[in-house]
Amino acid sequence: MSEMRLVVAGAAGRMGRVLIQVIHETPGATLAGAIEQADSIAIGQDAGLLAGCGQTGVEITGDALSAIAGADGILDFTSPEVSVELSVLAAQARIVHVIGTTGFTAAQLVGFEAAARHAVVVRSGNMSLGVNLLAALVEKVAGTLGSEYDIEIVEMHHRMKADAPSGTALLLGEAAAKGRGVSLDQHAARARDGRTGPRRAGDIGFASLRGGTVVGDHKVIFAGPGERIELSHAAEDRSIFARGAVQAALWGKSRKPGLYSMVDVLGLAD
Ligand SMILES: NC(=O)C1=CN([C@@H]2O[C@H](COP(=O)(O)OP(=O)(O)OC[C@H]3O[C@@H](n4cnc5c(N)ncnc54)[C@H](OP(=O)(O)O)[C@@H]3O)[C@@H](O)[C@H]2O)C=CC1
Ligand SMILES: O=C(O)C1=N[C@H](C(=O)O)C[C@H](O)C1
Repeated sequence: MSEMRLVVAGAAGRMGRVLIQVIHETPGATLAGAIEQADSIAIGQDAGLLAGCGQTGVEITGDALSAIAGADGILDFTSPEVSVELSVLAAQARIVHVIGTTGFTAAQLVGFEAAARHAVVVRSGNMSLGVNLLAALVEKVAGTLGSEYDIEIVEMHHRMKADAPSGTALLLGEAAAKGRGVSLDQHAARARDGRTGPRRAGDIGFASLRGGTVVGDHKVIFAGPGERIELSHAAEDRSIFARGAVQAALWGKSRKPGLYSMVDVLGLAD
């Protein structure tokens, strides 16, 4: 079977460079394009040299349309606005769009449903196997414990992270809400400050810490009467996300158009 031709968007970013390395190491995948914003100093550089895996002959470009031409899929870890634009191009080209970007508004998320009528879209706030397994455990524990166990989600990331709570924290919050049979939108406590009064019964709380070079730490706490259960995940290396994203693209190549998540890719659906 022919190799899957993949384009990396945000090629000079923290995730973009790791994605290029992982594509380089993955049988069945080949780097076909690398996109950055038009005024980036990375434009014109060889994507492989920038990522530290040797010359690839693929130059980083600001022209997304030409990069996508002839490709089978795009791996997109950029910003919400850029991912929305790329979803239109990917849908027009009928190529697999793997979206790792986080921090979307509800309206932006609805837009991906329209794109998924024409192309395979795989979106997840966390592409790692470990976090998606953790989410399954959180759903189970939340469904087992009664409402006397308060659910709090704590995350810590590097100082450059642009959004909070993290996409992973929200994914874990959705899993907890699903386990409890409630809507996260109606029960999320995303920030607390000042004279808040007692905790609202049934809330799922979020706390975000930022500092240093932390790749991504998440903890889900079930605080009950006289005991606490804590489930956690620590990302030590961004390659866990990049490997998941490349796996998602390869998986998506033979699927029908639709909106999928890593739960589908990893076969974790109930
Ligand atoms: N789902 C998951 O498993 C994971 C998700 N993420 C998410 O991925 C996203 C990116 O994270 P990270 O790599 O750390 O961030 P970076 O800021 O390091 O990378 C984003 C890159 O996208 C570039 N960019 C900006 N505009 C465009 C454009 N129009 N076309 C192409 N590229 C563009 C940026 O350039 P410039 O700097 O010049 O603006 C930057 O190089 C975040 O939303 C993060 O939360 C991260 C890790 C795992
Ligand atoms: O911005 C990051 O770095 C990360 N973003 C994702 C998130 O928002 O959860 C995934 C991972 O935790 C790293």
